[in-house]
Amino acid sequence: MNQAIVVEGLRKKFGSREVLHGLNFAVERGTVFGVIGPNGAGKTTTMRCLLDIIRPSAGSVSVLGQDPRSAGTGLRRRIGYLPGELHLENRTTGRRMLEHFAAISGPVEPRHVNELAERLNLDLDRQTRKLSKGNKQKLGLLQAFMHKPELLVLDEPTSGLDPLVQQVFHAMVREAVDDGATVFLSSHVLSEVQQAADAVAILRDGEIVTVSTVEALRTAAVRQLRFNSTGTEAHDVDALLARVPGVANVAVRELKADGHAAGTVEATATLSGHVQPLIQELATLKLTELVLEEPDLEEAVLNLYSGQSPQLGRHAEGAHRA
Ligand SMILES: Nc1ncnc2c1ncn2[C@@H]1O[C@H](COP(=O)(O)OP(=O)(O)OP(=O)(O)O)[C@@H](O)[C@H]1O
Repeated sequence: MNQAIVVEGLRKKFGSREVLHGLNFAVERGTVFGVIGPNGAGKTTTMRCLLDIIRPSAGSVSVLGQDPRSAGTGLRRRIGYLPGELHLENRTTGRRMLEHFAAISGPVEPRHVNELAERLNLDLDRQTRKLSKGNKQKLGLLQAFMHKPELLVLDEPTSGLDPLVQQVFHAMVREAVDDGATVFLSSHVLSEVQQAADAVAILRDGEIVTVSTVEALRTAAVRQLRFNSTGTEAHDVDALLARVPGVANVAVRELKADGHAAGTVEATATLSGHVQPLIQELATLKLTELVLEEPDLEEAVLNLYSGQSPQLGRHAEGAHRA
C-alpha cells in the first residue's frame, strides 16, 4: 500500500446543504500534499472526515490503509492532527496539556517534546490561557508532531506564526518526511503550500478544481512585475518585454517627475511562466527598482479553470490524479 490517503466520491451534507460534492484524490506515502482554497471551500470538512470527527454522507475514505470509521484509536495514534481551531483547557500549562495528549496518542519521548519546544521557542510552563495566538499554534503543532506519527494532518499550520517560526515548521515537515511520514496540510496561501508541498489540490466550493504538481502551479501563476530603468528609451523597454515569453499587459512610460534621473522609464506588466527569460532580458538594463510580486492564487486558479495554460495541462496530467 503506497498511498497514505485515498478519497473516492467523498460527499458531505450538513442538513440539506451539501458542502463536499464528490472529492477524489490520493496522497502518496512519504509526500507532502497541500490543499488550498478560499475560506469555506471545504478543507476543514475534508480533514474532519479523514479523522472520523464527522462522517461522510457518501463515498469512501481510506487512511493508512484503514477505514477511519471502523479503525478506532489504533489508527488515531498513528496520526498527528492540528485542528484549525485548537480548544485549550485554560487552567493548565502547555506541559500538562501535552502530557494529557501523550496519554492518548503516546508513546512520547519527553526529550523530544523539550527539543521541539526549544526549536519553536515555546515556554511549556506558562498557563495556556496566557499564551498568544502564535504560541497556542506552536502548542498545537507540538502535540501533532510529538509522537512522530506516520501521518500528519495539519489544518492551516502556519496561521499566526511569525516568519522565523514558519521556517522551523517547514524544517519539521521535511524531517518528518525524511523519516517516512506523510503530510496532508491545508492553506489559503499559495506561497506557503509551494514551499512545503510536492502536490497540491485546489479546492473550491466543495469541488477539486485540479490536482497538480507545485512546479506546474508555479508555471501557471501570474505575477505582477514593475521596474524602473535609466538610460533607455521607453520604446526599447517595450521591445525588450515583447521578447519575453509569458509577459503581457505591458505599460511603459517615461518618468519626468522630480526625484527621477533624466531618462528614467517605468514599466509594469504581468508574467506567467518561468522567470529566467525575464531575468536574462532585465540584466541588460540599468535597473533602479524591481518588484516581482508573489504569484496570485486566484489568478493561478482562474488560469487552471479556463485552460489558459497548455503547459500546465501537460504537467497536471502527470500528477497523481486519483
Ligand atoms: N458543522 C457544520 N454545520 C454546518 N455547516 C458547516 C459545518 N462545518 C462546516 N460547514 C460549512 O461547510 C463549508 C465548508 O467549510 P470548511 O470549514 O470545511 O471550509 P474551509 O475550506 O476549511 O474554510 P476556512 O479556510 O474558512 O477554514 C462552509 O460553507 C461551512 O459554513
